[in-house]
Amino acid sequence: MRARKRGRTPIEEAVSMIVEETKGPIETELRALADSAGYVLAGDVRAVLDQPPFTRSPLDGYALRSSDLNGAGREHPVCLPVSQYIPAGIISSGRLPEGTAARIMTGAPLPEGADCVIPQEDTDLGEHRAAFYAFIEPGRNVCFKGEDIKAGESLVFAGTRLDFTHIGILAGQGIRRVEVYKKPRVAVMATGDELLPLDKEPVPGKIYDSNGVMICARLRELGAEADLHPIKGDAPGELAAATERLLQEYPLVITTGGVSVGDRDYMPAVAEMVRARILFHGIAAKPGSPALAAVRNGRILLALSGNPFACIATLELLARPVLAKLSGESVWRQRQVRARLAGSFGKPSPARRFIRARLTGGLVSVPEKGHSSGSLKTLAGCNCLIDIPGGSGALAEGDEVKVWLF
Ligand SMILES: Nc1nc2c(c(=O)[nH]1)N[C@H]1C(S)=C(S)[C@@H](COP(=O)(O)OP(=O)(O)OC[C@H]3O[C@@H](n4cnc5c(N)ncnc54)[C@H](O)[C@@H]3O)O[C@H]1N2
Ligand code: MOO
Repeated sequence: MRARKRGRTPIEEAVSMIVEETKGPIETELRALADSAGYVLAGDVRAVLDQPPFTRSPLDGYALRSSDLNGAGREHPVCLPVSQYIPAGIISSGRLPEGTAARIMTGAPLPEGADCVIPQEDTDLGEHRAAFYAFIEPGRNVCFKGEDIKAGESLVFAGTRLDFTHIGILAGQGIRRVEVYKKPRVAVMATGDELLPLDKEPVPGKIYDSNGVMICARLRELGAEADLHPIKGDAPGELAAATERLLQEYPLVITTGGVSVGDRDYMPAVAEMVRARILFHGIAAKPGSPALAAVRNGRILLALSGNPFACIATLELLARPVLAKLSGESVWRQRQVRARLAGSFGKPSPARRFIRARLTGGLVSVPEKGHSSGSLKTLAGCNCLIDIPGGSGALAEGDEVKVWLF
């Protein structure tokens, strides 16, 4: 158990503090494979079948013995009787008689005795007797049983977040259901007297709660079951009661707003009122520097700053690793890459700073303006944050930067 960190905590340290306090998932469920994208596999899955399950033709053509094609060419075709017709889905009736060919379709099982397939383009397409205009070596144009997957081999490991690739592989095995971890439930609560829910008409001096809705959308994209709770005003008793309730029900509670130094920023006091142990209050980066994390009975309270860009940036930086652990993802690493700046960024960064950007083909471009942490418009189309080290001057076109992908 780590002691509360005083002062501003570097992001990496903050992340490892919260992740260390986060409990992995226990509850699993059996889900239909077709409906399991985005869930994390709870146990290793091994192949139950060879794939392909039989040796088959990858072409429409004729299956035969290569030795029967000796000397075949455009000028000297070899002619053979066609002894079988094998469409896809049908096992040939018997061994291919010596000196004959089987008409075969793509995906059909090779008849026993055949060792290659000649594409129909190199034949006269004869029905009872066919002429072959090329020589084909043994093994050519044959997909061998088990060449892709061998029964018994490990296919997908526990802790993998399933996507369409895994689902395709497992469907090829006839696996109908998979054991996955239940999605982690996350409570989201926006705080602030100025906030309006979307179902209210505009009111002078008030703004709509974009943070709550945006964070829930992102959490769902990241595989969580996110519940948006009613907005709470800046009243410590009410905030504490709501936070207390949420911490009883959810492994992760994310609030936005009221976490800085203002008279009415009550979240630090609320964390204490609900007897949560504060891990850190303040991160050594902008935006979102007032962020606070606390833990109570293994449940995490993450109080993010109210400025919309600050809250979404810190959700990526701080909450994503927590979510990965809650989900049971065994290998999770923030996807960080290096890239060259496509334009410039004029502001110096005395402290570490994260800015919105778009990475395409190794080049990362930054909106010309609209970087304030209260502004969201230019976030549209961005797919990453640029991580600018503290003490940096302005950035110039071509500079190499570190990028954290969304
Ligand atoms: N004297 C100082 N003032 C401030 C400091 C400081 O160090 N000294 N830090 C600034 C920084 S940095 C930030 S970030 C903000 C963060 O303050 P809070 O996290 O307490 O957030 P609020 O004050 O509640 O809100 C900030 C801003 O965002 C708007 N907001 C809040 N919630 C939402 C929402 N759900 N949807 C949309 N917009 C929201 C709110 O109206 C404010 O405009 O503090 C600085 N001040
Ligand atoms: O965290 Mo504030 O958004 O740094 O300006």
